[in-house]
Amino acid sequence: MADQIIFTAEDLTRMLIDLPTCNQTIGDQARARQNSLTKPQGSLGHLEELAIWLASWQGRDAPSVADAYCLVFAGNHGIAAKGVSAYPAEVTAQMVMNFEQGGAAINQLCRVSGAVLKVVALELDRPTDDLSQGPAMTAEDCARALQVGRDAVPETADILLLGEMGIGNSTSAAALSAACFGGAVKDWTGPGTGLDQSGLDYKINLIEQAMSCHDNMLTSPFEILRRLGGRELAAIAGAVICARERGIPVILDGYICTAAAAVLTTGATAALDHCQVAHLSREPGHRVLSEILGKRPILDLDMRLGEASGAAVALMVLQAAVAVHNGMATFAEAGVSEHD
Ligand SMILES: O=C(O)c1ccc[n+]([C@@H]2O[C@H](COP(=O)([O-])O)[C@@H](O)[C@H]2O)c1
Ligand SMILES: Cc1cc2nc[nH]c2cc1C
Repeated sequence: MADQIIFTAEDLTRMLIDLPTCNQTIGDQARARQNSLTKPQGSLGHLEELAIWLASWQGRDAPSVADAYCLVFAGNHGIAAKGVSAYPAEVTAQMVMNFEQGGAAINQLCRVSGAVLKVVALELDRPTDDLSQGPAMTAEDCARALQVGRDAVPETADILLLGEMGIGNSTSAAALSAACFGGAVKDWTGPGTGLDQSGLDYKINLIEQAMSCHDNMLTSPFEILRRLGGRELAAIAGAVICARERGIPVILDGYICTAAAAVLTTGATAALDHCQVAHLSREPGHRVLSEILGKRPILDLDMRLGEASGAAVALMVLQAAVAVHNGMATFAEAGVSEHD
């Protein structure tokens, strides 16, 4: 039922300790197949790991990414009114229109990678509250956004690409990362869409205010998302969990998308095992975040756009990984001698 709120803080915590795991037997078989293909062992590097990861999470000997679904969640942030972004808040809704009209980078990248694009705007005319002064969302708002994220996940897909659009949300991403993993706010904060040094100093100061304001109250994944996140970020978290339940592997886009998903690891360390990080964003906090999560980003292209753009480019690398895994001949089939 669409209007039934199923996410209390306790529900989310419980859901996270009950997540399905991958099929280890199929993973082992996929690794054995990689070692039997006509190439020096390990010579396809990270492509081999990606194919094995896909096989084990899809539970299929021959993994596929043919049915790729891309979800971009959009939300507006009260703190944007304080000037934490190089762009005005109205750009969020304007870019959603641009997505709908086919004029954005993600439209071209989904077209070329073959992913189906779905854009979900979450109450853009009702920005969240300013997280430096109090909780960004009420419990009901946060629960509804998590549910929107869950509802947006297709029943079936080979792979789910996740991304976001929200002016000011690199501020939330820094706050979420600091809340989850500690460390200095300045190490999690970057220029986002293009702040200069004084803008960056101001943004750091506001996030430090937020951390003092919410100190001692960031007691669960739900509370972290509710106090410091935003609707599109909670929706990403909801979609990540739903994809896990449906056996759909996930590609997380850049810093903001990874930070939203990372909140789930505070409830269960293995919560993102079915996810890959698409690319290493230029936003400086993303390197540390990826390292903490034990994720090797698929690409490193100095991108910092968001809107799932890196995820769509990474999908093309997964297509390459799948093609070699499924299509190559083994040493035995091709009559090629193995190493002594
Ligand atoms: O994905 C990233 O790593 C990334 C890094 C910097 C900026 N962005 C995008 O830019 C917006 C957030 O930046 P800002 O400066 O408005 O906080 C939001 O719409 C994101 O999609 C995205
Ligand atoms: C123009 C623009 C496009 C974006 N796409 C994702 N985040 C964005 C931020 C801006 C400012």
